[in-house]
Amino acid sequence: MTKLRRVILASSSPRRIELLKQFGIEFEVIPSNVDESIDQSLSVEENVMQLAKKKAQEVFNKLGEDSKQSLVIAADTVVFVEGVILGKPSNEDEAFWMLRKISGKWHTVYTGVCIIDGPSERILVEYEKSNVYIKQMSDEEILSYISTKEPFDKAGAYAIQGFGSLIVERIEGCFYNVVGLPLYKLNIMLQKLGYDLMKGEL
Ligand SMILES: Cc1cn([C@H]2C[C@H](O)[C@@H](COP(=O)(O)OP(=O)(O)OP(=O)(O)O)O2)c(=O)[nH]c1=O
Repeated sequence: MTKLRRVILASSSPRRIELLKQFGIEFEVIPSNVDESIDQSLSVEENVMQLAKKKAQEVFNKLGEDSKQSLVIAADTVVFVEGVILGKPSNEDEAFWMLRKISGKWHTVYTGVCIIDGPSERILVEYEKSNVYIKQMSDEEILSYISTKEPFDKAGAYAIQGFGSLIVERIEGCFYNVVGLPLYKLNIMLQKLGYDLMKGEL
């Protein structure tokens, strides 16, 4: 197999960076700059896969000659509840509305993952989904969660890994998918391309 010269995580998300760091591989972080607006006319799966692909492609295209020996990983996470796709809230009112919407029920978190492998010129795009049950919250509880400032850069206005752990009652499926990078699925995709995080092969 051609040795990769560069492994790139096309993400500005500190969570994704931390999750990938655990495996001791060397990688660079180059955030993409794509328009992340959600297309409510497409399915959730299509939305997250399309956005992950756009992010990966934008960064891959910037690599020039290096791209032939590089691998780019990108992801996009949204929350889906009662037929509505929730991205990141842009202000406090929106965060309040989103938290009220997900309070006292199950919702589904979708993450699209795209890997572009320069040596084989293959592009893999898949998604993972997990179900999360948020406790019934009073308006006062919602406001006190918003005052932690945690909701703002998170899809659905919460972070399962932070103060949000205090409002998540149950989860079904991959925890890391909810945080923003489904590690099990990511390695399955890498294995299809001949790599393996378990063996440090990347
Ligand atoms: C639901 C949930 C989301 N999130 C985060 C993961 C993502 O960073 C964010 C969803 O936004 P994304 O658009 O997927 O990612 P991003 O804009 O933060 O970073 P980039 O596009 O550069 O990769 O929400 C959590 O950290 N915890 C959670 O429990």
